[in-house]
Order: sequence, then C-alpha cells, then structure tokens
Amino acid sequence: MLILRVTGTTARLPQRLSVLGTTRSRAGQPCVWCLLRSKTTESRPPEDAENVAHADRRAQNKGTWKRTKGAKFVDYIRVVASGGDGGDGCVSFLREKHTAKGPPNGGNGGRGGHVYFLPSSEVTSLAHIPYRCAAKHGDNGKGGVRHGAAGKDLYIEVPYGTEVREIDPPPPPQKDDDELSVGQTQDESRWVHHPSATAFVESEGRIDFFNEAQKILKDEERHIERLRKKELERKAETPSLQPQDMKDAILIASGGHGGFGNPHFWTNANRSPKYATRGSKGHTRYLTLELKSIADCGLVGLPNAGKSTFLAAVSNAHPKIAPYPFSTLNPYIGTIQYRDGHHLTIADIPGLIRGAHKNVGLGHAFLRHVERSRVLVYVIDIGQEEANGEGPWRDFHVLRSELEAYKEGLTKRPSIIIANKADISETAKQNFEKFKTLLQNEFSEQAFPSRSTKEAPIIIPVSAKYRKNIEKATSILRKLVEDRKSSHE
Ligand SMILES: Nc1nc2c(ncn2[C@@H]2O[C@H](COP(=O)(O)OP(=O)(O)OP(=O)(O)O)[C@@H](O)[C@H]2O)c(=O)[nH]1
Ligand SMILES: [Mg+2]
Repeated sequence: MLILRVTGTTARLPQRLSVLGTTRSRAGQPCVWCLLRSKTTESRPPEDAENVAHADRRAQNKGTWKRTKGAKFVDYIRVVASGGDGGDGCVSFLREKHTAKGPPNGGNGGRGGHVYFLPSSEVTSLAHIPYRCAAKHGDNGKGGVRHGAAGKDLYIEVPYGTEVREIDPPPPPQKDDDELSVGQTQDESRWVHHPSATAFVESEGRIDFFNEAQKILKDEERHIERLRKKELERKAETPSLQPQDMKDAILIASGGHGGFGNPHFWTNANRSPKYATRGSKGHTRYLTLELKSIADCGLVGLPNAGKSTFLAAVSNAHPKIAPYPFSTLNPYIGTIQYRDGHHLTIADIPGLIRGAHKNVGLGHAFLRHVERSRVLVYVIDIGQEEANGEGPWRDFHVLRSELEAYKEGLTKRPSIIIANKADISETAKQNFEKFKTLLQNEFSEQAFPSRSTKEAPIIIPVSAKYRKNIEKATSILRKLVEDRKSSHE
C-alpha cells in the first residue's frame, strides 16, 4: 500500500485509490491524499463463464505474444497509395463599403499531400503499413485571396531492402445509365461557377471568355502532367543501406494540384471572371511491397540442421534453438563482429525441405531473404546416421534443387558448406569423408559455364553447439564476401 498526493480533481480517480483527505498546496491548489491499494486487496469480479472465457483469451494472446515477441512479421503486402486531392479554387469578389463591384479575390486551392516511402533501419517488417495509404486533401481557397492550405504529406517507413512493384489497378465500377451525361460531369468536376454565373451562358461575349479560359487551362494541365510523369519515372526501389534521412524519401503517389481562384482568369477584357477551377485528383497507385533482407551471408539448410545454433555461435544474435524442426518461423539477421572492427551480416531463415517450392513445409518464400546475400552458407547435419553416409549428400542436393526452383542460377553464387554437428563421434567423421569425395567427384565432372562455379564450394567441419572451428568458418566467410564485393565493384 502506498500513500499518494494527487493534485487536481478527484472526479476521475481510479478505483484502487481511496481518498484520505484534502489539503492545499503552497500555490493554493487543492491536493488530495490518497491510499493506493495493492492489487490483491482489490475486489475481484465473480468467476462467471464470460470472465473465464476472457481470461482464456488473454492467456492465449499472451502465448502468441511470447512466441512472436510482440511483433508480427510480414514480408509481402499489397498497398494502395493515393495522394490527396487538390483543394478547389474560389470564386469571390471584393465587397466593401463604397466598393460595390470590387475585383475578383478568390483564393487558390491547396495542393493534396504526397505519399512517400522512407527507407529506415528502425523497422524490420512491413506489418505496420496499412492497406490504404492516403495523404490528406488540400483545403479549398477562400474569399479575400486566402489560399487553401496544402494537404499534409504522408511518410511511411519501410525497411531497407523492400522492393516496390506497381500492379494493375482493379477495373473501374460500371456506371449507371441515369447518371449525368459525360459533358456535364466533366464541366462540373473541373469548374466552379459563381452563383450568379448562369447569365454567362446566355450572354455571347462571356461564353468566349470561358472557352478561352478552358483552352489556357488545358495547356497548363498538359504541362503539369508532364512534370508529374517525370517525377514518377524515378526508380521506385529503396536504395541500399544509407543513413536515414528525409531526402532519401521516395515519392510514391503525388497529390493533386490545387484549383485556381477566379483572379487567375482576370484579363483586361474580362475583369470579373465568374469561374474558378477545381483541384485535380491525387494520383493513386496499386503496389506490392516485398521485403528482401539484405545480408552478406544467407544460411540455408534443412530443419534442425543447426542454422540458428551456427548463427548464435558466430554472431551477436540470440535466435530460438530447439531440438525439433521449424523452431525458426521468421527470418533473423545477426552481425558477425571481427576483432579488427570489421563486421558482416548473416541471415537465418526457416528450414527448407524437399518440395518447399510446392509450398511443402513453410514453403520457399523465405528464400527471398537470402536471395540478395553475397554468399550462400549451406548448413548440413553431418552427424546424422544413415547407411553409407548418404543422408548429408541427399540434404545438400535437396537444398540446391530448392534454390534452383526458387530462382534459376542462385546455386551459382559463391558458397560454403558448414558440415555441422561434427562433434557427433565416428559417424560424423565417416560422413564428412564420404561427403567430401562425392563433392569433389560432382564438381570435377560437371562443366559449368562460369569460372567460379567450376570450383567446388569449400566444406568445413564445425560444431556450432560446442563452438568448434567457428573462427575458421568466419574468416572464410569474410574472404568470400570480400572477393564477391571486389568482383562486383
Ligand atoms: N551435437 C550437436 N548438436 C547441435 C549442433 N548444432 C545444433 N545442434 C542441435 O540441433 C538442434 C537444432 O538446432 P537449431 O539451431 O534449432 O536448428 P535449425 O536448423 O535452426 O532448425 P529450424 O529452425 O527448425 O530450421 C538443437 O537441439 C541444437 O542443440 C552441433 O554442432 N552439435
Ligand atoms: Mg532455426
């Protein structure tokens, strides 16, 4: 129990606080002294069926939260990004004492807000991005030459390595027959007329002014559209790692332009234009966002091969390690720190099994997280007991065929084979020797087109669990990554 002093009103005190008395502070403010009761002394509601169900649900949610550490991992989403509409221009005239017919003074509409994607290292998933990303509309112009405020831009943080692709929009809905004719609709959607402007249709002179204004506007709109297209032609793919900065923001959907107020159409001949334009619609784009993590090395292996154990041994990451398959459900990226300050990133993904490309197991969609890796790290369980030591060799083939099924040519990347669980006595030793000979035979027989793939990948026995041969593995990884970097730059 705790005694507290609360300043202000007692009207909305929580139930666990009971009032002891009131005093005044030095400043003359009323203070209330309260007793904070511990949770155990709180009166509990009776345990009826509803409360029990609620408690069960809470326990379940807690379980989910613990499993996912409170974060949902999403690496593929569809998004509709739409810029805000521009505000309408205003038709207004100055009216003052002694100024019965003043000049036009309608304000312009504000532009609609833009939608930007901001590459950020703060977010690691696409879970926070809503399906509809819409920026605010611009405000309408007002009389007295008050221009409308621009709509607020929308900045959406996306993780580095997100690929943005435009997809076809859905077909527009069918229009009813009894809707306004196209000509009428177009006029109304583009022009704002003064309430007294019905006369201009009848008076011949003014029809010309309006037609002229329409022609001018068409030219202006063409120019604006050209500028907008140029903006949107910019590559809509997030750049590689760079410090987060607002100037990195990528324009995804631009807002509409604000309409012109009636002073815009003022000429020497027509000093009281009774029309203004409406703001244009914001640009809408249908997109897919795919997160492809960027890591220097990507771990691939069958479930339970010890990928996560290897990641924990070489890096600062603490992935889940368990003696059952599919203990890793989401990709995980760790950093290997070398003594000289150099560092590499390494990505762990859920295990692959035969037929993953047909969505068996967790499927092979997670391979997108190693697709951009410079070096592939095959993690093979070399300690498995199988006649003639065929098990590890078969696993290696399954992994290679799944990689090829996901993306042709992926197996031609520089790679290293981690023969893990080498600590498992004699079996591991025999399997390792057998694997090595099979590997040499396969790579000497085949004629590969590129020079680098003629060489068999380096194979190294490791015990990730007991941290044996880890330094050798990390130094080979560093060399492979640096070789790959220098051959590409
Ligand atoms: N003896 C021995 N056991 C190991 C070694 N490496 C991993 N293990 C054990 O193998 C089991 C699976 O390890 P994980 O690292 O979770 O395997 P994984 O490949 O990440 O599995 P998934 O995430 O399910 O794909 C755990 O019980 C580890 O303790 C090793 O070098 N030696
Ligand atoms: Mg794992």
